Amino acid sequence: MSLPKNWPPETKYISAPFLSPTLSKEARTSLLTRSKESREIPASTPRGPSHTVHIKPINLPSHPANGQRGLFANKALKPGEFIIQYLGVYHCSTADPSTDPHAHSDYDLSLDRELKMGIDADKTGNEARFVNDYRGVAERPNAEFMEIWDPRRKERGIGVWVLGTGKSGNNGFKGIKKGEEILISYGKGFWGARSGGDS
Ligand SMILES: C[S@@+](CC[C@H](N)C(=O)[O-])C[C@H]1O[C@@H](n2cnc3c(N)ncnc32)[C@H](O)[C@@H]1O
Repeated sequence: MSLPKNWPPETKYISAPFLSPTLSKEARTSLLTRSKESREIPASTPRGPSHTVHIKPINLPSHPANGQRGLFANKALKPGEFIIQYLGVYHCSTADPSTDPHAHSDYDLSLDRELKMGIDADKTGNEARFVNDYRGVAERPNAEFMEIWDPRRKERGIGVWVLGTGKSGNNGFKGIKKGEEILISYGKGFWGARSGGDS
């Protein structure tokens, strides 16, 4: 399969979720059951490298992720539009974090807290793993993670969506411009866990 431009050679690129043997029976069953809050992604969404976004190295000293990569829009994107599915290893966390390979990942998103099920794109994923947090880059995020329903696989997942109008003080938000960086809010929990505090 072809790889997206600027994809890091040490990371495995996938075009469909990878289901880990650590998924419990309950988690596997739950994956096949659409949740009420989910948004369905278009069945025509192409598999493989995205036409909507591209990965770009960040060479900007003022950017807090300078020297890393980020995700940028290939075209203007409307408020509420689907951008890309977040692919990675679908896994369940183990009770003991010292034996959990996903416990310290910076690319692990929670899919179901009750079932301790997450999607970790640390070593295996797609372009969505390069979405940076808005803090220190812009005044507010322009995108968000939302649960998705994939009608082709009949499976739950997480997608990156353009923020809707009027969300998070984004009144008058007109969407993401071509070339603009896709930025979400990782949440206070992400940064709190990394600073040793809770903010
Ligand atoms: C999911 S990755 C995002 C992609 C990452 N920039 C890369 O090239 O692999 C999360 C990591 O990106 C960096 N990062 C993202 N947004 C940031 C921000 N606003 N300020 C500082 N670091 C950020 C942090 O190192 C964080 O642990």
